[in-house]
Amino acid sequence: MKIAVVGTGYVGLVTGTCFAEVGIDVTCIDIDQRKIDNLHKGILPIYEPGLEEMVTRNVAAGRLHFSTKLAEAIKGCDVAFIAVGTPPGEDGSADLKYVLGVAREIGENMTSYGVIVTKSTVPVGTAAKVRKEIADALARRNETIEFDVASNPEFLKEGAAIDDFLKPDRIVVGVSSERAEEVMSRLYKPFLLNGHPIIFMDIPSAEMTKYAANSMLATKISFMNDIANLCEIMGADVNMVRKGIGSDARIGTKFIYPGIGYGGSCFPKDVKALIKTAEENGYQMQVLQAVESVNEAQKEVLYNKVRKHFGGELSGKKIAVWGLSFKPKTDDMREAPSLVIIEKLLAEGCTVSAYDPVAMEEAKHSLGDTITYAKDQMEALIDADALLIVTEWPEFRVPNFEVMSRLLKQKVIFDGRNIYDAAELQAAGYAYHCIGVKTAHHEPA
Ligand SMILES: NC(=O)C1=CN([C@@H]2O[C@H](COP(=O)(O)OP(=O)(O)OC[C@H]3O[C@@H](n4cnc5c(N)ncnc54)[C@H](O)[C@@H]3O)[C@@H](O)[C@H]2O)C=CC1
Ligand SMILES: O=C(O)[C@H]1O[C@H](OP(=O)(O)OP(=O)(O)OC[C@H]2O[C@@H](n3ccc(=O)[nH]c3=O)[C@H](O)[C@@H]2O)[C@H](O)[C@@H](O)[C@@H]1O
Repeated sequence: MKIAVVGTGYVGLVTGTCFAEVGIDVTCIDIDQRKIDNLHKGILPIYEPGLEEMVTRNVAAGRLHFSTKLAEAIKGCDVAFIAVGTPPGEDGSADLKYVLGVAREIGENMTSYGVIVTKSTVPVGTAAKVRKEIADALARRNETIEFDVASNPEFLKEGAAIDDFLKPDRIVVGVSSERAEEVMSRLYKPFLLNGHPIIFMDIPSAEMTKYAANSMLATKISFMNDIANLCEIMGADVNMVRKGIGSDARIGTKFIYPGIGYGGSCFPKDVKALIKTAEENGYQMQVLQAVESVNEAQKEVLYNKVRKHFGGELSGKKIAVWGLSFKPKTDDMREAPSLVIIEKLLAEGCTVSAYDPVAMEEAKHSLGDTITYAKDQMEALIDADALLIVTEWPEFRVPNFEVMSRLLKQKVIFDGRNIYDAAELQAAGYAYHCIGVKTAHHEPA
């Protein structure tokens, strides 16, 4: 089989590389010439554990190609994935201009039957718009080439993208013809052989499945943050409550970790987009509206703790920040809670010294020279009045608190991801604050 993947970002590059890994001939296409030039030099546009080796291996095997020329690459393809961005528009709805632009370009250049698949997260009804773009382009060419469209939403998580793609809980494929189902079954056969189920359904249901999945996950997070905030008021320990409810198989242990709110390029945009889709069709997604407002407020919880601890007077304080990316094992800074927290600290006259194992360069696009970028996590602590844990990178989990106490000006830690043991830190003489556990706020000396 020969496929094209249009859009070489987190999803497109992982999708193309993983299909090449299972023996498919893949061309990944992007309009960003710099990205493609770098890929030809083995330089990846994103950080994703294990991806660089997999790209190198499959380019060397002659199965994985990169190009900016969609017109050429699409010729003779059995399947073309559209994996370009669907950023939120002004009103929160998904902006489909990139998706529909690619559909049009495919229609203008395809030469034989193929299945055009939306891999991007798109609102219900988008495949019909893709179909129209292609049909109109073929009509303009006076061509009668047959084609099908399909919806194959992606569920990979950044930082675990390869594993999630190659060992999915399920593969969801929306089709509207047996021919398309046959092609997609053939494409995903290697995954089926490894016992990963494909669920075929109608196209609108596949499009909706993606939004419902992300919205359910975001709901779990905001619910747990709501519970954490109440635990703090009531003197309960949310870390114990998490274990207490997660042990119920109906709830499960995943995605019920309280923190400083969810970020990333998708939960925020997809929750907004689903709310908007509903509104446009006369329905109010009341639960999701609450999920969104809880999440916005949660990004201020850690900052409020810092402010309270220092008696409302932050001007001149030096704050160390460990973690900038929106989650560990990625360099992605899109909607990272660190950006909200740092902005508020700077506005109060603090100075910030930050360290992130991977996202420092990416963070500079948003933060510029407004903060100091430490060369390692310990350097960030020098003379700091407090340390904030914002992203729970593995490197931060078992530091040497003794060494840290000699670098910090004050032994104060605000743990935004509840990765430390309160008793251990308090025994070591630290003022320790985390999410969802009532802690004493020392009156400032
Ligand atoms: N990032 C993630 O973890 C996941 C993202 N998704 C969805 O996948 C889609 C893509 O997301 P990302 O990969 O994160 O986006 P991205 O922004 O990382 O990559 C999009 C790529 O498409 C390219 N592009 C834009 N217009 C193009 C065109 N006309 N022709 C060729 N290339 C073009 C851009 O240059 C960019 O490299 C979105 O709809 C997103 O919601 C779905 C699951 C996971
Ligand atoms: O559509 C997408 O882009 C993807 O969005 C998420 O994946 P991702 O955003 O990469 O990362 P997650 O691991 O889901 O974390 C999202 C946010 O939730 C936060 N989170 C996660 C889990 C948790 O228990 N608590 C919590 O606050 C993380 O810190 C992060 O800010 C989904 O998990 C993927 O299934 C989906 O494909």
